Amino acid sequence: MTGPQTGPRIGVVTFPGTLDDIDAARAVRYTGAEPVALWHADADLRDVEAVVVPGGFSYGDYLRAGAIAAQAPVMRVVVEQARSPHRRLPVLGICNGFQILCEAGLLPGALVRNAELRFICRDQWLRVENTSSVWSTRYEPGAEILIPMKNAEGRYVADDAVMDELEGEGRVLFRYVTEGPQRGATNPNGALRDIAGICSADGRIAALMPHPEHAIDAFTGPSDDGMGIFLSALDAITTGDLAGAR
Ligand SMILES: NC(=O)CC[C@H](N)C(=O)O
Repeated sequence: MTGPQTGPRIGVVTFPGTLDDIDAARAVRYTGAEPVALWHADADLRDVEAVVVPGGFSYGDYLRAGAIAAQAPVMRVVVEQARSPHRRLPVLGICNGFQILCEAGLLPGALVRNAELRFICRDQWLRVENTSSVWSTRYEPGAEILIPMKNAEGRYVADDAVMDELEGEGRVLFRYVTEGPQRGATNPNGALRDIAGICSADGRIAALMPHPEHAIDAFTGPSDDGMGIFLSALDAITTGDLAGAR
């Protein structure tokens, strides 16, 4: 008899104040991969093949959301391995994770206070704009997906040069759907060009403000639309195509 079959190991980082690590780990497990718990003080990623930086209020959002977490020992290693041309670690940031990846310099721009200066919690429609990143190949181009969002600092901003680069290189992954009859079809927070998620030039490092890990089955979430993100990465890891189809 052979031993238990386990899929690729995918790290899920927990900082003091993280909330969504359990759900992110569950989403990873649903794909057939093995979630590996990484603690903020770890200086070793334990041979994981991708890392998810989940949502929450790391270090109480003191200073700015994500600013302190970006300096944590585990992030130093994540940044190093994400930038290494040999290691080419895929990384996904979700909400506070998006804030952390921007603060760490892995993705450009910043997340600032929502235009109405309120915490917003609701189900949100997104349009999938790029289906060739490591984290989005499972979607049809232009697909509209329903994902929960909950944040106070979700408004994506960047200077004009960065915006032009993101648009020119097709690095806008998800946009808020701003028209249509569905509830949640508006730009919730004033994000520039309705941007909800972006990726690196090679599509390996990605982040979004809404929470795909809360939309992995229609029983506990508004949809199972979030699974495509985790399944896309599993495909890329399994086939070794970590530059996506770009
Ligand atoms: N859900 C989250 O990850 C929240 C992120 C951050 N604490 C904010 O409010 O903007």
